[in-house]
Amino acid sequence: MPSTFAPEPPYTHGQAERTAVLLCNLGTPDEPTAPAVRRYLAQFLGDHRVVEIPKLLWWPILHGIILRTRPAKSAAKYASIWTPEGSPLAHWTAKQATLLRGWLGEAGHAVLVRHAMRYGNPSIASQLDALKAEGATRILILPLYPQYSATTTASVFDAVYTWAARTRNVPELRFVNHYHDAPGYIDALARTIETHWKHHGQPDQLVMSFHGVPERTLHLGDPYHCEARKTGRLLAERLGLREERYRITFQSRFGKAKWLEPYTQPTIEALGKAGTRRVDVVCPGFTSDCLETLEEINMEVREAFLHAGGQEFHYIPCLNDNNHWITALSRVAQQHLAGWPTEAPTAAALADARSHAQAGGAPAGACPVAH
Ligand SMILES: C=CC1=C(C)c2cc3[nH]c(cc4nc(cc5[nH]c(cc1n2)c(C)c5CCC(=O)O)C(CCC(=O)O)=C4C)c(C)c3C=C
Ligand SMILES: [Fe+2]
Ligand SMILES: [Fe+2]
Repeated sequence: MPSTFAPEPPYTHGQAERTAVLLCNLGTPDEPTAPAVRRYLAQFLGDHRVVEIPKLLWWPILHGIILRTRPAKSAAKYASIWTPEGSPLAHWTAKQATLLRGWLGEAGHAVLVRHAMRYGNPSIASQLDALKAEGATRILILPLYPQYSATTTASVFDAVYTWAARTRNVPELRFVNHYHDAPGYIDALARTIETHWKHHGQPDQLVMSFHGVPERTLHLGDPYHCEARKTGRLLAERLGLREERYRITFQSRFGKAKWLEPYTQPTIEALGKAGTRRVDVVCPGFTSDCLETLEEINMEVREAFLHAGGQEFHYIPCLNDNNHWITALSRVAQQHLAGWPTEAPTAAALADARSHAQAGGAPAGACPVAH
């Protein structure tokens, strides 16, 4: 009878056990074209964590209307922010993994670090397969979402569980739910803003804009709203801003349902109409610049503010490859790695792992565990 599990390489043979971190982000289309955006949106909006409408009702809307109309419009927006390195989200996420690898590989430590995308490439399953092939027997799943939401964080976890369910020799797994109040993360955000203000002076209003989610998810127990507001409050406290100097808003509404309020664009338009001269916008929930920050905020919302009578609009970039942010991320990782060996394998461990493959009378290379 054929096995339901794919054959796995006897990956521990000739290798010592390794600890790994998998940074997970949302994902992005492979190209700024309608077919590539359609493939991406089909996977994204077909995820029941993202759109909680029963499949029987949602599928005809998604495949009959949304995936026929939205990809071309979204592709044009993606084209407006695309860089020679590709999608900004993909570029920054890959760079964060490279920089974190430097941090976690220092002083005799040898933690493997990779990145994966929940939708699109490189997929979570392909990166978990690759880590296993490199000898990872302990994997920390670290979503690049500081605030927990079932729509994002839990969906990453779903993809990991799905991979584990088809894997025979499952590594030890740990999951980071959130770090919305981690001092290093708040400090990195504050320093980015302070650096901007050092060069450009302070605004009349600082708007902290977070991605929205449907309001009903808050009533159903999703902590995202509270975590986003707490990040905002801690950031304001760290900056020494009094309440009248900042707002916490929610952007990127999708569909007709009520989402978390206040909405970013109407709030900023109202500020412009009320005579607010300068608004600065920062997006603390996005750890990488992406379509929602570079196009929606820095293009659409900027234009709406200036059109409403505002004079100056400053967009403050996301944490991206900021040194303080990578330090904060490494602290979050280290806290969750506690108790797991992270040292580089010793020569003795490597020799032991190599010799066991020939030992014990089993077919050469067949035994998965040193004995
Ligand atoms: C930061 C956290 C995010 C949450 C929470 C989130 C929820 C959420 N998003 C949609 C629908 C769309 N989001 C889109 C883009 C997008 N969303 C996030 C992050 C969160 N989304 C990011 C980082 C991005 C940008 C990706 C990039 O390639 O740069 C899009 C696609 C773009 C478009 O066609 O407009 C959609 C659609 C829902 C429905 C939702 C919660 C229910
Ligand atoms: Fe989104
Ligand atoms: Fe709340």
